[in-house]
Amino acid sequence: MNTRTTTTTTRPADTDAASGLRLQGVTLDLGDGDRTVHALDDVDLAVRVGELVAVVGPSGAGKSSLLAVAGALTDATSGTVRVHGTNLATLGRRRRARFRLAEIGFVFQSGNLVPALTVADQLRLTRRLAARGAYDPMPLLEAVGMSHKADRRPAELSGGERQRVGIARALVNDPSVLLVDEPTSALDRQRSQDVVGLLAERTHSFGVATVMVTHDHDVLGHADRVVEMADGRLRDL
Ligand SMILES: Nc1ncnc2c1ncn2[C@@H]1O[C@H](COP(=O)(O)OP(=O)(O)OP(=O)(O)O)[C@@H](O)[C@H]1O
Repeated sequence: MNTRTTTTTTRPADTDAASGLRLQGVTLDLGDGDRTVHALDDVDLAVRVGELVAVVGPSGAGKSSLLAVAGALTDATSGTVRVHGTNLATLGRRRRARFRLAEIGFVFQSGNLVPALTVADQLRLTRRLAARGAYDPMPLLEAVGMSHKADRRPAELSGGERQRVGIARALVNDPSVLLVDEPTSALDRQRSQDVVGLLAERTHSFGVATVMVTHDHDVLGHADRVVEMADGRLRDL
């Protein structure tokens, strides 16, 4: 389905080394002095356009740090992070904020919706904030099975429905990269499968490079690849 209202760039097909998300030799030190924590330790990760990579690992392993660095929320201490070929370290503060809005979609644990806004307005607001072409909210809501509740507010939705709206909202600006933090933490088993299945399907059909942090091993079958973080280091499973 093509729901775009304007054409911006054509996404390179799949294996182009410059497309998607690439972390090379990334370290992140947090705290200071004696209490410095190596939250990320020489992390390499390449996520292709149309690929869903799941990240598992124990509490404190560095999974949130990975999302923060990949999403241009936190500067890496060393190494490079490239989104669609752009080295995040070369962007100033304002350009970085614009870049984040245009190129990176975030999905948080509970959907993180604005309580006062209807479902459709959640998407419209995000779309309006980005100064570039984006998807129409209604076909996108249809794509996640939520168009029939477009005029509802978050309090009127189930946890799974909120997550589906959160996914649609994260996609509305046609991001290159989707960063997803524990999408199933508030969901039962069936809804978890539905939500992550949807995430995988949208990742493939919209050509997004998706990183999903999860503790939920039941949903790993939807991922194209699973990596594990331990003590700030990443390894393939
Ligand atoms: N602001 C901070 N200052 C110092 N250390 C921090 C800070 N934020 C996180 N850390 C530490 O960095 C390490 C990585 O934390 P991070 O939140 O990335 O782990 P996580 O794998 O996401 O954990 P969880 O699964 O519990 O959310 C941990 O040792 C944590 O205590």
